[in-house]
Amino acid sequence: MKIPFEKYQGTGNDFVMIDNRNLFFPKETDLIAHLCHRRFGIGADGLILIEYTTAADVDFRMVYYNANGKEGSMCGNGGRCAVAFAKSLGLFEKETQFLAVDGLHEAFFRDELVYLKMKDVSEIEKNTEGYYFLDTGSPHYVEFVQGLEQMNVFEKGRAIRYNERFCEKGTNVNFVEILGENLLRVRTYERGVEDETYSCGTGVTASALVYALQNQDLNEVQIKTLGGNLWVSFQQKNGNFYNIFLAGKAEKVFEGHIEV
Ligand SMILES: N[C@H](CCC[C@H](N)C(=O)O)C(=O)O
Repeated sequence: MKIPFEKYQGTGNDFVMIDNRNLFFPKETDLIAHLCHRRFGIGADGLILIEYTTAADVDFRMVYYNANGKEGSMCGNGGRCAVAFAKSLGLFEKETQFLAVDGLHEAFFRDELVYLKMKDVSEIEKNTEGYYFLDTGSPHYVEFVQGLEQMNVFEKGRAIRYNERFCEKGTNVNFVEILGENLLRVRTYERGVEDETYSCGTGVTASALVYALQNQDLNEVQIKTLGGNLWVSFQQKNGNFYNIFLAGKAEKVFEGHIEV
């Protein structure tokens, strides 16, 4: 069969996007892993289906799979790309509300950036071993480090993802360096891709919130990733974070058909 697709990227986190409003796409793990494969397929960190939903006031539903072909938890960069793709399909004009695996999300465009509202966060575990663990739609380990540009994120991240605590369900692993006031560098090992990616939206969000625990007045953080800049804004009260927005570019790269 011939599958039409578009390829999108958000700060270098890249996705195969498929318009599945007519439900033609076979949701098979092997097929999805093949489409995401960088040698045998199109190549991507994940695959996203856009589908209709009957839920009230919702423009579309986003179904996200990791590059290993398995349905993933929420994807922040993928969500921003899904919003850009849905706009190109004419599903909304300026702002939208859509459904993802972790619930409803609002999103809008401003100055070429896609702003995506993330779920509220109230539980941040501060582990005695020197890391934080929280869920921003996906599970994230966050550790502050120095010399991040030289670090082997793949080796260190993989060791944590497969350690005794996390091996069963897995986790995404973020290493964070403070570059200046409200400016972070983040590099992420992603579960489901099982590699370092150029950027991880839910990981950058998790890193910004953990950083903000130190400063109750803080409400915006800029983050440098390997694939470019992201911004996380939020409101916080006693360690509870709400009105969390992830902002950054989301761009179409190419489109085509693949024979499978
Ligand atoms: N790249 C994604 C994270 C996907 C989460 C996925 N790796 C999982 O844990 O299922 C993002 O931008 O938020």
